[in-house]
Amino acid sequence: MIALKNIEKVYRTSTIETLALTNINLTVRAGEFLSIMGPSGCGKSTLLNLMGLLDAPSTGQVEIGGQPVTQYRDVDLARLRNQKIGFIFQSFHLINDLSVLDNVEIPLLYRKGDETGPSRRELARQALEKVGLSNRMKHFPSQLSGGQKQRVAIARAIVGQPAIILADEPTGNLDSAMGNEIMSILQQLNADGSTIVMVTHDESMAKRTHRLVRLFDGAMVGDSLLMVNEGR
Ligand SMILES: Nc1ncnc2c1ncn2[C@@H]1O[C@H](COP(=O)(O)OP(=O)(O)OP(=O)(O)O)[C@@H](O)[C@H]1O
Repeated sequence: MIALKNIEKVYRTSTIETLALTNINLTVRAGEFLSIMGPSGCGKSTLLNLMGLLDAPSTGQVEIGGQPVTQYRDVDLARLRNQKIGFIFQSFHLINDLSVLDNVEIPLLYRKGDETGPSRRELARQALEKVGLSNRMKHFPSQLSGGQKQRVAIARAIVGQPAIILADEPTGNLDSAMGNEIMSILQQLNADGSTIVMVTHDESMAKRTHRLVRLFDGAMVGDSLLMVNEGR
């Protein structure tokens, strides 16, 4: 589904070079729920950004669905990203001036309309139902709790039915009860067929995924399959 081959990522400014990732070879298979852990600055977000086609490697190749994409033009990368990938961030990234329903519709605005399928509004409603927020559609983000905001962000990530969900510390800003709720939703999405890659600092969240990749100083230092503790 996503393959990273011989990846190296160097950030260069006029004065400093930072080797953020080195010698990364990692294949995420369809249907997997993979977590990435490691100390601050070890390259976790960089790795997720490369998988999400938000950034390009300095050397090596990124493949999505067997297709090498590193040489794609920006416009083609943007289309592929919109069709295949949903993003969830630690700080939600909702637009405060838009209602919950409007926020969830955003990824669909970049797609050509499918005249025969359900309307954008209907798809957004369905996504909000999946995360249990049907009763908050007219609210604005400032009127929601942190856990509810993250559920809106998840609805926005899944509204276009992407094959892959990338989540960067999705429970990082939440207390443990809300974090557990978000984790249960992600587990359910995975059980329904989504491939998920999640960066986390929390071992108890990582234990609820299928596979744990550990990074240290930009290198992969562990890759293990886990016995899943459903935690539901
Ligand atoms: N845009 C950038 N320009 C220069 N250096 C960067 C840039 N982004 C990240 N880095 C550096 O690359 C390394 C990896 O950063 P990254 O954000 O991927 O780490 P992380 O593991 O996600 O950290 P954290 O857990 O603190 O979020 C760090 O040393 C960081 O300082």
